[in-house]
Amino acid sequence: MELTTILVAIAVFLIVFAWFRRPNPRLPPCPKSPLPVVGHLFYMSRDARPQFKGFRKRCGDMYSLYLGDALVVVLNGYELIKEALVKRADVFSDRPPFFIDMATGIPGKGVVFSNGHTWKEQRSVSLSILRAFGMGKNLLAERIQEEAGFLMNHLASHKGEPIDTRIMTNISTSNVICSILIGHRFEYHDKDFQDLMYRMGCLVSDQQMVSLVNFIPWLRHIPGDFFQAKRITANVQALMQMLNKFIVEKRRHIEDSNEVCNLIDAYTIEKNKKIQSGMPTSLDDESLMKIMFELFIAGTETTSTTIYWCLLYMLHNPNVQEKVHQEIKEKIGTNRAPTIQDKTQLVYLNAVIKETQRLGSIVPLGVTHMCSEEVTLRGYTLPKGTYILPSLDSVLHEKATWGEDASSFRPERFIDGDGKLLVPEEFIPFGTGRRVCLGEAIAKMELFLFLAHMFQRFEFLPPAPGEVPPIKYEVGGVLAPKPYKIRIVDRK
Ligand code: HEM
Repeated sequence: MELTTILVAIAVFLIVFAWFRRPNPRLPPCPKSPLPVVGHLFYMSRDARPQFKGFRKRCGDMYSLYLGDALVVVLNGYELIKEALVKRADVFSDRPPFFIDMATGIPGKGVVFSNGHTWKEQRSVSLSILRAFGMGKNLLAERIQEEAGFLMNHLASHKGEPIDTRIMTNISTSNVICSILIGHRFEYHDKDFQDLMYRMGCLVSDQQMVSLVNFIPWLRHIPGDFFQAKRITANVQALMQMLNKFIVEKRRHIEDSNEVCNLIDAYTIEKNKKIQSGMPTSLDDESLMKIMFELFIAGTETTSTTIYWCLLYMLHNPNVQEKVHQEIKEKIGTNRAPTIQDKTQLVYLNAVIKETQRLGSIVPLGVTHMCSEEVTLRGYTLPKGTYILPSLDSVLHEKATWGEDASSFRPERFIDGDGKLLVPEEFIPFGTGRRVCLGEAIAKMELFLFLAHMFQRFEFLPPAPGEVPPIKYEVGGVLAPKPYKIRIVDRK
C-alpha cells in the first residue's frame, strides 16, 4: 500500500473517531479527551484513587471515562449514589460482564455476576439460608467464636515475636466461610486448605491487572499473560473443581440425614422443594457451585483486610487501643470470652470498627454496576449498557459529612453526646441499594468477635520500639495496607 493511502486512511479514521467521540452534552463530561481505540486507558495510573479525586474536582460529581469502547460513568457523593443505586435501583442494579465470571465457565449464574430473575432468586435463597444460620441457636456466631479461639492460640504461639498477621486472619475468615459452606473447618496445615488459600490469594492479587480486561475484553488475547488472564482462568478452574468435590461428598451425606448444617444442604433442600412443586427455578448444582465460589472470594479477604487495617491504626493510636481494652475489661472482664450478646455493650469497640471501615475504605470504587436501559440522571442521558462506578471512597472520606478531620482516625465521630453508637446514613462501606453486600451481617459478626477476642487478650505493639509501620496501601482486589509486622503480647 502506498504511503499516501495509509496516511489518508489514518486521517479518515481520526476524523470519524473525533466525530463519534466529540463532547456529547447529553453525557457527563470527560476529564480529558479520549484517545482512539484505548479511550482513557493510558491516562489511568496503577493507583487510580488520587486521580479520581482530581477528576471530581475538575468535572463535578459525575464524569465519563472511556476504557476501550466501554463508557464508564463515575458517581461521587452520597446523594448522587443514593439517587442512582437506591431511588433508580430498577435501572442501576445490573452487572456488566466480568472476566472472572467468564473464567468460571458458567457465566451469569450465582449472585455476584447474575442479573434479572436469576439474580433475584439466587440472592433471596442465599440470603434466607445465611439468615437462618444466624438465628436461634446462631450457628454463625458459634462457628466464628470457635474460630476466634483457634486464632488466639495461634497468635499467642508467636510469643511476642514480630509477625505479619495477614495470613493468619485470612485463614480464620476463610475457615468461617468453609464452616458455613461445607460444615467443617480445616487445620492450618491441611494440604487441600493451603492450596485453596494459595489460589484464592492469587485471584485477589491478580484482580488489579485483569480489571482492564473487564472493560476491554480483547486484551486477554494478547500473547503472553501480561494481564494475568490465563493465570486467573487456571486458578478459577482449580477452585471450582475443589468446590465441586465438596458438593459431591456432601450430597451423599444429605441423602441419609435431614439435618441442615451447611449451605450445601440448605441449598439442595430448597432446590428439591422448588423442582418438586413444579415451579420454574434457576436453582441448580452449577449455581450452587458458583455461589460457593463467590462467597469464598467475596467473604475472606474483605473481612481479613479490615482486621489488618484495624491493627495498623491501633499501632498509630495506642491510646485508642488502651481504651478498647479497658472497655472490654470493664464490661466483660477477662475470665470469659466475648460473645455476640456483648456487642451492644461495647460501644467504643463498635466505633473503632466503623472508623476502620470508613477510613480504610477497602472497596474504594464499589463493584461495577451497569444500566439495564437508557436513563436520565441529573440531566444527563446514560445509554443502556453504561458501566457505573459508585465511588464509596468519595462518600466515606467526604469532609462535608465527617468534618475537616475526615482523613484522621477518630472513632468518637461514631458516638453521640449520650455515649450511644451513632451511624450516619453516609456510612456505606458495604455499598447501598439492591446489590448491597450479601455478607454484611457475617462480616460485622466476624469483625466484632475476632477483634473483641484480640483486644481482650493481647496488646499490639510496633515491631521495634518507636518503629511504627507507615500507613501505606497497595491496590489489589481490595485496598489493603502494605505488609507490616507487629508484636503481639499476651496480657495474661
Ligand atoms: C468487611 C467486609 C466486607 C466489605 C467491606 C464488603 C463490601 C462489599 C461491597 C462494596 C459490595 C458491592 C455492593 C454493590 O455492588 O453495590 C459487596 C457485594 C457482595 N458481597 Fe461483600 N463485603 C464484605 C464482606 C463480605 C462477606 C463476608 C461476604 C460473604 C460471606 C460477602 C459477599 C458479598 C456478595 C455475594 C456480594 C454481591 C451481592 C450482589 O451482587 O447482589 N461480602 N460487598
